Amino acid sequence: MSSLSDEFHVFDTTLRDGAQREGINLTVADKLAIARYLDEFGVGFIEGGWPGANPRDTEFFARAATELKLENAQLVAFGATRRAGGTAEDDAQLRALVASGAPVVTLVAKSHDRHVDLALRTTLDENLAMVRDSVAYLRAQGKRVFIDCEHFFDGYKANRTYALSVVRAAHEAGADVVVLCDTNGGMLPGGVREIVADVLAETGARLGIHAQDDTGCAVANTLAAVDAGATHVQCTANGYGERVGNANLFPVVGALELKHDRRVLPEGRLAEMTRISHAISEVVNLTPSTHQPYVGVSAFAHKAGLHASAIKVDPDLYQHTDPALVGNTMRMLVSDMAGRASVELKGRELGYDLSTDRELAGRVVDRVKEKELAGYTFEAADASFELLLRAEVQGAQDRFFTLESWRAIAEQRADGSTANEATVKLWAKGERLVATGEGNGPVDALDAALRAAVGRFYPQLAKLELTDYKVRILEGQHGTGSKTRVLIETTDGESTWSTVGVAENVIGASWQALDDAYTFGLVRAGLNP
Ligand SMILES: CC(=O)SCCNC(=O)CCNC(=O)[C@H](O)C(C)(C)COP(=O)(O)OP(=O)(O)OC[C@H]1O[C@@H](n2cnc3c(N)ncnc32)[C@H](O)[C@@H]1OP(=O)(O)O
Ligand SMILES: CC(=O)C(=O)O
Repeated sequence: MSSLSDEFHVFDTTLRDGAQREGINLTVADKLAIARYLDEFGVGFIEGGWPGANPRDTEFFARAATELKLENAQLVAFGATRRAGGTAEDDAQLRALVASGAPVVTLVAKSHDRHVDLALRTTLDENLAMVRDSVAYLRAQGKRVFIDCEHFFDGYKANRTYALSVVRAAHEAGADVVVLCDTNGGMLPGGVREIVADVLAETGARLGIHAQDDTGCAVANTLAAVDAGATHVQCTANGYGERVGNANLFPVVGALELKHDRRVLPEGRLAEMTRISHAISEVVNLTPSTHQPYVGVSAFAHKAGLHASAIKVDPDLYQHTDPALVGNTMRMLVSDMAGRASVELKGRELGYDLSTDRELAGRVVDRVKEKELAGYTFEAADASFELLLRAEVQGAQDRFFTLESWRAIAEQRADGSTANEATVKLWAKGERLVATGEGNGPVDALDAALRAAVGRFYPQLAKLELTDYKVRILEGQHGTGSKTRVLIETTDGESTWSTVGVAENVIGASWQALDDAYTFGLVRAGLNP
């Protein structure tokens, strides 16, 4: 069972509020998988959904009872206070919360007088009774209860006395935590800090914070609430949630652990943060945000030459924390903003020592800048950069084959069918090689022809697979005469690398990127040209 103290709660609502994000549609199996990741990360509470609101959430709790073995977290069922005019005992959705088997229940309650009037269409007193009855009923059923006071901050500004009376009603009825919700996400940190401090002083209730991110301040608002005395933070993995999202779990936990020096995760789990964030992105089928604080692949990536020159002396000069603490890594990007230090550090990352040869590093920088001016990009094409670096280090390019010419034919027939054929003429190991290939498109045909031509010399090519292909038109104002940049991603089954080509036509650019992709693959396989 959990080794976490109850003094501070990290409460995750990815499976409830996170699932309210447009574009997320989780199966029960997805929800179980995410719950396992969150538990592994070490959150204290996992809100699984609203049992009774839809069959999927009901099934989730039923399956969780037998299939989820949580080590750190407690499962939480979400629902609303009883219906106006009814009783808690007869309320079907409160009974579904009990039946869910979850030991903890979060109830959403109205705390803004205008919402009671317009959305619930009942009296302010009846809303207080709904809160009291629902909490008391669930407590009598042995549940721990948290209350989410919806629209709390807006309600406090409109009618402070009433908003405070909802907090007191919940607290006195036995709610363990009263969570102040910025439901419309319009708050800023100063206001949150002030209001949380006042509510704490006035009611003495244990307070939590649930901040939507509509002003881009959800993480800051969450931390402001903690500064003011909240001891329960509601967050979602990667900030998923209704509209623009919720307070992102990872920067909130990162700040609490690393900036506030507060232990909110079990020992050793912070270093799993990057992996867990990416794993959850995979399950929800959304590309991880590369620029997410702490866990994004760019979170510790340095592009500017000035940064690199200082990082060479001490990485902490340009990073707010050690990336290893959150399971991330520092990366150097080489582009036309690089200087010698960037190239030296990138070289070190790739296993080349340039520290003793300033002139060599300078030549690499010049070459990168010249090629980037012509449209190449090396920060997204690590393998093309390494080949460029090797050419400068060795004084010659790696050449396993040399192009004499290529030709590609794309045929569109009247019946709608297509045919694509390519011919390459190459030199390898002193022989002139001519081969043709067919494919789904002209680049696929070119790839087939290249493999057909040199495959017998380099059987290692059979292992290589192209996994991604991106085209970007540069200098768009020239229409069909513009330059084209192609980025190709290739794998040998063990690692993946990217290469770039730039030309006035897409097939020429693709050829260059293919040439680099296969050359790099052969270098990686340990061959010498
Ligand atoms: C701020 C948040 O994000 S809270 C989470 C919100 N999540 C969701 O809404 C997702 C799940 N919701 C659902 O599946 C459905 O809305 C259900 C099953 C909960 C309810 O469905 P329905 O019974 O068809 O009602 P509907 O969605 O149209 O309206 C909500 C009802 O709940 C009432 N209600 C709203 N908040 C509360 C509350 N805190 N306590 C009690 N009743 C409430 C509304 O007044 C309305 O009542 P009405 O049916 O008498 O008009
Ligand atoms: C409860 C909740 O999700 C909100 O108030 O935003």
